[in-house]
Amino acid sequence: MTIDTRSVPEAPPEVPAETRHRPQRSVPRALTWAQLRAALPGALRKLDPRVLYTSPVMFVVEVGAFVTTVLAILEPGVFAGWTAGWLWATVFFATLAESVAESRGKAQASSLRATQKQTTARKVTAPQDALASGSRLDLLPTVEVPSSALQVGDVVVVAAGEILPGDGDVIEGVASVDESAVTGESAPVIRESGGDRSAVTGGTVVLSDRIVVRITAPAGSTFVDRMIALVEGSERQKTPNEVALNILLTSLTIVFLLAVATLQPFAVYSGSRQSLLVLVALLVCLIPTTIGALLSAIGIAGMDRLVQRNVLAMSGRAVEAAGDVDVLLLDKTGTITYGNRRATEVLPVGGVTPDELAAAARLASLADETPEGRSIVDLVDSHYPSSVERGRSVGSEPADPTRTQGGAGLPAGAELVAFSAQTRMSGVDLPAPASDAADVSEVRIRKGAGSAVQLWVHSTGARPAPAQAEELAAHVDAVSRAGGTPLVVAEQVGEAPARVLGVVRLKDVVKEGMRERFDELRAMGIRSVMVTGDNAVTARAIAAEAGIDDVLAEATPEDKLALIRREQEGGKLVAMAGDGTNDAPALAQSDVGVAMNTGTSAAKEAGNMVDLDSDPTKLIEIVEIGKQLLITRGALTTFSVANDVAKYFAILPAMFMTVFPQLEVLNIMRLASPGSAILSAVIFNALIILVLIPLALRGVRYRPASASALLRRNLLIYGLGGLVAPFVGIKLIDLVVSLLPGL
Ligand SMILES: Nc1ncnc2c1ncn2[C@@H]1O[C@H](COP(=O)(O)OP(=O)(O)OP(=O)(O)O)[C@@H](O)[C@H]1O
Ligand SMILES: [K+]
Ligand SMILES: [Mg+2]
Repeated sequence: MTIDTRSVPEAPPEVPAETRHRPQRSVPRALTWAQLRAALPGALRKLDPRVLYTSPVMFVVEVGAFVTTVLAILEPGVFAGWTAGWLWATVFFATLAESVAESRGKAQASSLRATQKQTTARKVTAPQDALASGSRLDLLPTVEVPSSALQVGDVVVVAAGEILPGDGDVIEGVASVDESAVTGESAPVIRESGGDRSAVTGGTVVLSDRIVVRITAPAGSTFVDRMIALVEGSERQKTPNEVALNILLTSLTIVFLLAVATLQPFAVYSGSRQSLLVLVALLVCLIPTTIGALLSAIGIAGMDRLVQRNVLAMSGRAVEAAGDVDVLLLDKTGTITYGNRRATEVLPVGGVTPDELAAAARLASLADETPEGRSIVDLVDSHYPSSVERGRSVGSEPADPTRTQGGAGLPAGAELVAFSAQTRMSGVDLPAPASDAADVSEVRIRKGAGSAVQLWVHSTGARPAPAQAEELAAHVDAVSRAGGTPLVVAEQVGEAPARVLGVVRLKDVVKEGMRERFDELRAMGIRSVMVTGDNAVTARAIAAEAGIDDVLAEATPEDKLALIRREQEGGKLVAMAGDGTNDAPALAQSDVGVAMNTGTSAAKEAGNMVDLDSDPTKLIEIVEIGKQLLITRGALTTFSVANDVAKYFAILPAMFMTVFPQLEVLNIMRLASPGSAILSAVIFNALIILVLIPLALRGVRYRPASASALLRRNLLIYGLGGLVAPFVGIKLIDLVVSLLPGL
């Protein structure tokens, strides 16, 4: 049985899915009562000091709340009771913020868990020999095992209607797969061996055909497992910026702690000894509680916003780096184009007939498991049937039926020269047929990038006539100018110099809407560069069509890596979008490495983000979210510190008014009494956290603008706002609090 590649729906069925900016997953944006209620248990659990100590500012508040509670019990009173209560409220609002931020991911996690059903896998019992000899795997005996028992390296067969039992790479066959459980996108995608679309995800469903998959992730640490951990926030680690900010906040807390501690001797000396209760209240009002309470929620919400856009960020550091990206590198095939390059035409040179060229191209592709190779066989079989006969006559023995699917039709002893990104060439070495005739000898056929094949031809001693070289150049140029990939086909018989037979045109289509999106990136100050293994003319044609700034053509994986290192040494932050195994080193080296979900597992492992929509321009959203994260954190820090400064003026006059009546001039707010003033400041300090939770979750609005303009705007809003807000807020609260009997 052979796998009929043509039964797969004509490509590209996933076309619109990859660039369509579909409505985001339905999680309510505004804070609802239901969400608050759902977050309540988590918020209470987080009050545990063993959990809370990671946020030093809030830990100090909790200690303060505890101390004031003891004081209120020892010496009950309205002021003591209310202060203790509001200090607990301060801590609680902080844990609530974090819990609400986390609860948004929990809904997603539970829908993902639903895909993790225990399934039965059909495991190939002894794949080693078949793997070594390249023969068919799907004909080997299998045993049924539970999916949880699968190990890395196991080989399983999955047919239409079955659920993929784990993460892996397709090593044989091609199938359409429904990945909606993971990506939320209902259009099926093609998964096939050999190319850059070989990765499959456990829990997704095979819709047509039959594939053989090699398992790449142990049960329990699959892509979906990692996705769940990610959206739940359980794997979240503090990012470098967060750590730095936490150190700053901790230092400020220590400074204020010392300031409040040294206040008492002065107070005693001036005859106005302060109660411990008042000192604690003063301390809490002075330390940066607002940002301390919201810091973690801001980070979680940023990650969550990415998930809403179908991007999985494996590291928070990458999200922050995205906010400052200068250069975006993209590979061409599968990233800017749909990636199912199909052979559409053969263009012979030097008197070679189309049938001759087609036959050679077919022979060179029979064992080529890449999509390009398969598409050549398809083209020749359907459009040049007479050449297939000619191809057969080369061999003297019938083909070995157990050979790999593509290898059927090749004579015994034929040796495959597999495609690699380094050589940019593939082909076949055919043995001399067993015959007495003296003129039969072995035949070598090569196909690949023009420069690579021409080098090979040259190495056999061939010196093509200028007229023929020109004819070839004209074909290569014509295909390239149209944005196609020209594959040059050449043949060597015996030890004679090789000769070029012609060109096969591979066509690929640029994904929709690229141009507008790259324009947008430019407006954000990000330069886009296409790095491709394809020739310069094709690269430029595609770059022009997609609206990309720059190209690096004929690039090997090493060249891609070197380009990134060069940019980084120049102080640039580099983002890379790619899908292939040959992109993996570059994805790993870049500061932000976005792997297409359609790509290989190697690419997904190497990057620090995966875009489930396989849309390279998703970087626009990623950058916006990164910038928004940094801006939100900055804005709320500014607000928090400005706020605390303003509280001095509410509390200090109240503390010392009795001994220094001159301080009355500072009491510009005309607060009712010292007790009411201090309590109002404490209440304001707690309420402001609650008020700012929605902003922390939603993020400060980001519009493309220069960094200095953004800074000016934010200083004005959050700096000045932070100074003014306490005066208004504390005064209003004081009006209510002063009505309390017994204060
Ligand atoms: N199966 C194949 N046989 C022979 N040559 C191939 C085959 N596939 C691709 N090539 C040639 O090798 C070149 C490099 O292909 P490769 O897929 O490595 O490119 P790349 O670096 O991933 O860049 P991109 O994905 O942007 O095309 C192609 O441009 C093509 O000329
Ligand atoms: K404070
Ligand atoms: Mg590629």
